[in-house]
Amino acid sequence: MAGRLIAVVGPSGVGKDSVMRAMAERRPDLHLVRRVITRTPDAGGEDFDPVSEEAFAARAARGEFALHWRAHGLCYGVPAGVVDVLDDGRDALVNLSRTALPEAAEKFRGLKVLALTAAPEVLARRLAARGRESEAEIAGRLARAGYAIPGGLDVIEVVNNGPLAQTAEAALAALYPAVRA
Ligand SMILES: Nc1ncnc2c1ncn2[C@@H]1O[C@H](COP(=O)(O)OP(=O)(O)O)[C@@H](O)[C@H]1O
Ligand SMILES: O=P(O)(O)OC[C@H]1O[C@H](OP(=O)(O)OP(=O)(O)O)[C@H](O)[C@@H]1O
Repeated sequence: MAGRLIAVVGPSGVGKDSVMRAMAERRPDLHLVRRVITRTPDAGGEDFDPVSEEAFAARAARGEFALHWRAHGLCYGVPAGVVDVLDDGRDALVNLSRTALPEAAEKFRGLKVLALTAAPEVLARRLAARGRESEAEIAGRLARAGYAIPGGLDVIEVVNNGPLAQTAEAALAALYPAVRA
């Protein structure tokens, strides 16, 4: 059976990358998608493939991305190779913009959406502590926090206000319900 693409979405600072990593630590069969981003290579945070705007545009024109979008003044791409991972029967976790979900649902049958939430003051505190963005960039990210997830999708909502391990385990329990004998 083909694997499922699991889109991890939610406001900036909610913990998408951290929760994805914690889930993959617990389930090493889960593939973590490494995104292509026009961000400076030493930015820290997630493991990504840093490229220039020109290189990104060339790769997009060659059809190298399954999905791509712009946000926060950056270009983000999901390498087309994720399709091979799914064809091999593995589930894949990918950090997506909420704006990319309609296209993702069209392209990936059975798309699962893992929507993370956290209280607004928690988001602000985490972004400041992460230290990857300037104050102005953080303000821009917080302004997008309330963007609604489009309707008609298969969404699992998990709160990430508490310990990371608890969130990762709740997400995995919802995605992989135990089979009763
Ligand atoms: N459950 C949690 N408890 C404490 N800190 C967290 C938790 N989840 C994420 N963080 C921290 O919050 C910051 C933002 O997390 P990150 O994974 O980069 O979020 P996102 O990818 O959604 O922007 C990081 O510094 C991360 O270490
Ligand atoms: O349309 P939105 O749902 O608001 O998402 C906008 C962008 O924010 C996230 O990027 P990134 O992981 O670079 O930023 P973050 O870590 O601050 O969330 C997400 O992957 C999108 O690329």
